[in-house]
Amino acid sequence: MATVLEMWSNLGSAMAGLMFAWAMFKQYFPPQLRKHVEAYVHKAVGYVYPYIHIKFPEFAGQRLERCEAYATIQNYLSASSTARAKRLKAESVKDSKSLVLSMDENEEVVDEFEGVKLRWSSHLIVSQNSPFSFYNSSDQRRYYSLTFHRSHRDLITGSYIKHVLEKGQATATNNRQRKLFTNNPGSDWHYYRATKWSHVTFKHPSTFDTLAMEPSKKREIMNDLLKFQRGKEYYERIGKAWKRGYLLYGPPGTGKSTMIAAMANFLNYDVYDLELTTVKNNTELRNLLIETSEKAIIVIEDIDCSLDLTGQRKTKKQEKEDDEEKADPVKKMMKGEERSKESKVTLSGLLNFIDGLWSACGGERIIVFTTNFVEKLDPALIRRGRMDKHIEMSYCCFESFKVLARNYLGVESHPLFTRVRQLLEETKMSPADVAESLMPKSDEEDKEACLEGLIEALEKAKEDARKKSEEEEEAAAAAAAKATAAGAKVEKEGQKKSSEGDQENGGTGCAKEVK
Ligand SMILES: Nc1ncnc2c1ncn2[C@@H]1O[C@H](COP(=O)(O)OP(=O)(O)OP(=O)(O)O)[C@@H](O)[C@H]1O
Ligand SMILES: [Mg+2]
Repeated sequence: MATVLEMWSNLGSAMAGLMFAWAMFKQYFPPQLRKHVEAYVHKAVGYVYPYIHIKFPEFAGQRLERCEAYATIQNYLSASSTARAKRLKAESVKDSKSLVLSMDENEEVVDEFEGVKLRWSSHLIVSQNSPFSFYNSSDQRRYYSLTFHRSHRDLITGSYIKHVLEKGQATATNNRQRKLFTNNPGSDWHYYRATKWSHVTFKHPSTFDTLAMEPSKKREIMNDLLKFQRGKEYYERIGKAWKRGYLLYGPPGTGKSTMIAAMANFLNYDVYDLELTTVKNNTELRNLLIETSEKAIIVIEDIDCSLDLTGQRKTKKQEKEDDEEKADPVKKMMKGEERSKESKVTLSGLLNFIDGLWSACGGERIIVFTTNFVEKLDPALIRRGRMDKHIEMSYCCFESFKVLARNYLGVESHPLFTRVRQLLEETKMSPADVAESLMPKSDEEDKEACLEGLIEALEKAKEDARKKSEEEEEAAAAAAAKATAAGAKVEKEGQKKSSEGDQENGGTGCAKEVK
């Protein structure tokens, strides 16, 4: 015991001596000379000390932005730390459903790569803030340090670091809780800490498995998405920004929004739901784009309703309103205020958003437009290259029905399927309506009752469609008859007028002649 205490006290005095010598050196040596001495000391240590250290700080740059490498290394180390480090810290991920463990400050773990051993350690430096700081808090800086023998320099700085970053990114993707973002109105950005996007956790359960659609079409879309996701090198080689546009069009309730959720779940991407009507102008639109992350699906729903992208001409109503405003200054002021809130995003601004220079920053982005009226859209907006893939979401076919029956009733086949198939071929019903019929209305309602309910709904839809088309035919026939009658009347009046005119003209002619 006495010897241990003695050793401690000797070590303590040696440390104190060294610190004193260092303080003396700093105080009495002129800075120029000190620099030289320090450089020589480092060189001398380099000869006898064969290890190399690489530091990975948590924050760097003038604005102290969080370094991506630090977070990636943290993810990479979480696996080996869990097994080997003695002190760990836990962070919750995936909506608090699971925990990620990483090594605590001043801990160390040993890693091995191609037979080479290396050491990772985590550090924390705490420094007091400047006395002029508004907040009386201390400044904490974390960093990881990697230590290895200098004989492995090439292996570590080359393949090992690449391996760490790749593995770390893969772990991050798996642990990531995906988010659904929506844009805040431009005026809110001025508030303290206001951001352009606000988000909630993305939890939509839709997958390609539960999406009712023709299987071949579904497979084609999935393959297209996979090709895009794995296409980093391909896009680089052909010199194209790593992004892809999808246009989903079709009647209401055919699964356009459901498809977007399935895409996000399939690719593990965040979703940015862009409300174009609250974007003030093209600059704001570009700023929103810059703030989106990689691995994102940017969605503009009902693009035909979002903006007047078809042209700038005024309607008769607008012209009348303009005249009224000119006459009434109060009305003019109120209208002016209203208009200042309206979006001034133009078609060219939107085109720039999709494939201008700024759209290439980030990469790995999918842009999706949805519409019920594809024919209303400006062709420039949806040409291939901008909207690379056009997907029509159509009324429920038998294949789609089978998916819905499996989802909602857990039924793969049933004798009533034959009747459903026949009716689906004869009438149009959206998957949303089919799904609604397949949902049990009470606890007692069984699968058969649900299928019978669907058949009833399909028969009613067929009957309604037949009546509607009959009414339309009758209306068309009535309109045609009216038009014929009106034409005959006009012709008759025309003939009458021309005969009267002939008589009159004859008289005048005579009179002229008399003149
Ligand atoms: N193809 C589909 N597969 C599975 N469920 C679907 C499908 N289409 C519609 N549904 C069901 O109907 C509901 C409405 O569908 P969704 O919102 O995706 O339609 P939409 O095409 O986006 O309609 P809108 O044009 O009105 O926006 C969904 O919540 C989903 O339950
Ligand atoms: Mg929708």
